[in-house]
Amino acid sequence: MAGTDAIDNDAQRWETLQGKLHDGLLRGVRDGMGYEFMSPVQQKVLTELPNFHSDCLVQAKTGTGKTLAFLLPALHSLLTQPGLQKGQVAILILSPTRELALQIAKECDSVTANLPRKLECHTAYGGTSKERDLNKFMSGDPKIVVATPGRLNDYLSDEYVAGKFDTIRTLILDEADQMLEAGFLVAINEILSRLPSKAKAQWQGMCFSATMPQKISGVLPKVLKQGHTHLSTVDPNETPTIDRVPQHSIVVSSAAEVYNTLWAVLQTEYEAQPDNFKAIVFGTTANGVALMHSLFSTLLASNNNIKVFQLQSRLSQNIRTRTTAEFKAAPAGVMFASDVIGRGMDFPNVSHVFQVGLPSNGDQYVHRVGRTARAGNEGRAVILLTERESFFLRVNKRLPISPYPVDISAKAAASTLDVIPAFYALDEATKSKAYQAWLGFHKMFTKQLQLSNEGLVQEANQYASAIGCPEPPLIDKKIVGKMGLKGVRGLNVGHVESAPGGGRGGQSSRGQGRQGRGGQQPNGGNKSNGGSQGIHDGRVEKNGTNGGRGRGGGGGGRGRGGRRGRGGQPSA
Ligand SMILES: Nc1ncnc2c1ncn2[C@@H]1O[C@H](COP(=O)(O)OP(=O)(O)OP(=O)(O)O)[C@@H](O)[C@H]1O
Repeated sequence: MAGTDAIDNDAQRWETLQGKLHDGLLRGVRDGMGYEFMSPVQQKVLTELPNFHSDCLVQAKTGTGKTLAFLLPALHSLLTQPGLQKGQVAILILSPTRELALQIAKECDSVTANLPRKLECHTAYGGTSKERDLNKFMSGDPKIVVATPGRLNDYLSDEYVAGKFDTIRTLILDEADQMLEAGFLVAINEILSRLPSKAKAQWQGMCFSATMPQKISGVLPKVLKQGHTHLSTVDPNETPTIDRVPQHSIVVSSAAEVYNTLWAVLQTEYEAQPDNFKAIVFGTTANGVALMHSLFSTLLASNNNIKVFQLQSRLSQNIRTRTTAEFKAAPAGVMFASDVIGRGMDFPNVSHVFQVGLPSNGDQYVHRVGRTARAGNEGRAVILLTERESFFLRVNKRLPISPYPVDISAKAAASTLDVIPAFYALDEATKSKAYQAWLGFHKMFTKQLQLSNEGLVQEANQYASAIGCPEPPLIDKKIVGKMGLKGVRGLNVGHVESAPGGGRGGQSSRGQGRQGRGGQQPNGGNKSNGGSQGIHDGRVEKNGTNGGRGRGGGGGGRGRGGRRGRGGQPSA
């Protein structure tokens, strides 16, 4: 790490742990991974933890090496206290997303690569064949399991499989604050009830995150024993964003101004740093991300230097995994993404993070910004909000966000000349799903946005018009009901059927007219199970083998895995 945040003047070399940390692991870090110094969080954990088997709650900024900080003590204990039977798991690591689970497992494989005997690390997450994964798990000898909660519960629901966790020694919650929040709580409680109890089995509990609310869920005592060690490299009075990331906001008058302004700011930032421009643009819903991806694939098509990517939960797991690997390796490019990569993901050399629309809360904002300026690198961040959404900035005054330093309004106005025709060229299905997702998502924030249901629909219809829909797209009346928008004027309500065979694509667009206006539904291609994908996309990786679809219902409710901001308030 080159930067100051990760390595400071007091940084210790890994050699100083000789005799304390298992030799094979030290070789793995130094020779295998090529790291010279410990990062502050690694140093703190490895030198201040009473012993490597102690329970701990650890907070450190994003991108400062927490993964190794939890892997090393747990692996050290495993290697120095042998005696586990074949097939028995020693270390269980829980991660909120599939991509992060895979990344942690890779880091584990790297650090154990220099050991004389291979340590098997198994990943268990949804979206892949459960049968194949279970066969692999049962026939191998995985000592480490990295899992998302839903798939792990699938495993543990079989008593025979659960028996493999009988002598577990360490349980790690990465992104612990999120794992102990409402969206994951049921799954985590279920897991804890299926593992040997902490009191009896005395396994070690470790909780890591960049953000830690004052009060974490009551489940914590089931994971960490009383008197556990609390380590932090974050000053309690500062925000846990990386200091060297300039963070700016742009507030536009309405949803109609968002995409042309985004295009203007992307160009502005690219022009300022055309070499190795590697950006992530976060959107609020999976379908909204798909729309941005389609739009900017067109707009950026003429620029061969900029490859365009997308990651969101409606893509198949194969595509998600492949895209993750490609974007990790890419020297430059623009990734449109939902919160499936909002936390923990380490894409090397991301130069910019853009956030379009509301993050679920201030902490999620921090984690998203943390995708840049990792491992000591530089980075920039911009959040783009509408006037109504700008309450986020007022509510989260502690965040070091200042207005964008350049007036880009003229450039944004000029950008409409590119954006409008590009939207007209996009297929109706993509726009229609994005519209529905927009509506479902913003419905959850009507109070903060100071909108009545009528006002919300009016804004949504302006959005539809801005993305090139000649009329508001048709929405299935069941979804309208789930969103709590039954009878609201201005919606184009109809009956949308699934394709034969249960697919999502086909539908019989028998529009039943605009609510209160009696207009005809204009376009085909709506999908039946739309909705807003829960609240934000990708927060909870339930067990699904379905790539995470359909969690949010119509978007009017909270979705099984979704959450509002803490205490039921978004972004508060
Ligand atoms: N001691 C080290 N020296 C150099 N690079 C390191 C060191 N430790 C970790 N790294 C690298 O720093 C990057 C960030 O590490 P990691 O992903 O563990 O961060 P994190 O703190 O878990 O981030 P987040 O809060 O986003 O989850 C990775 O690319 C990792 O390989």
